[in-house]
Amino acid sequence: MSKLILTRHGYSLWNAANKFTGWVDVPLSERGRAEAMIAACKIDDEQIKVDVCFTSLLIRAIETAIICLTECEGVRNGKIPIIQHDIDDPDWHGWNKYEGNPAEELPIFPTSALDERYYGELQGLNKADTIAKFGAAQVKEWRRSYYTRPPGGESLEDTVKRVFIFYESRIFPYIEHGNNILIAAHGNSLRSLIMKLDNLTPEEVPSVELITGIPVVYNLDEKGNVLSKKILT
Ligand SMILES: O=C(O)[C@@H](CO)OP(=O)(O)O
Repeated sequence: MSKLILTRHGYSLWNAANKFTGWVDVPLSERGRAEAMIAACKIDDEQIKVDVCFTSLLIRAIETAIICLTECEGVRNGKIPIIQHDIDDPDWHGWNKYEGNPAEELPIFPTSALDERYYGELQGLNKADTIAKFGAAQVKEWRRSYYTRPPGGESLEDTVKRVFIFYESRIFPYIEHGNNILIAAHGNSLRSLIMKLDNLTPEEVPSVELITGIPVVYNLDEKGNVLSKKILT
């Protein structure tokens, strides 16, 4: 059995400013760092030992992963978290790649496949101002519909495609081997994964909302079937 922990990054500076963020590389706020520390304690309380971690390329997710894996020694099982930079580029033979002792290390794989949904022309706009300009129904459609793309951006359907491909090819092998996996990512890239794991339809997925810094733990069998799910509120 494998535990898959999905954690939306902690509260960012643009969550605080109520701005569409998408691919803008906004860091965590103080509150976000505190949320990530609390997430680490909650994972530790469940006595989960993480074997491998995946994050997006965006700093708010990477910060969250690092805090989760450094705050409590138990979560990282005494291992040293090490970022592996080459996951999106199999030809990358970095001279700066750290070569240590794999038995003592906990790999963290950052990948663009787990980045937030690209919000196109909405990125940087205040959400309340955007509702005032375009109306609540239009903005809800851009934010939560499965098929509709915000202007110049990705639909959730687009995000689901890249997330699923990555899940099948890079995450699933760890599930087959019974590893515990931490994924620190974003509201919409994680909604994509939850759609798959909870077997949700495009009509059901708009109601899924993830809270910053709250881990969702799935118990999976070696075929990836969901045995149980627990939200660590
Ligand atoms: O702005 C964003 O990138 C996302 C997540 O914060 O917003 P929304 O919840 O509207 O999809």
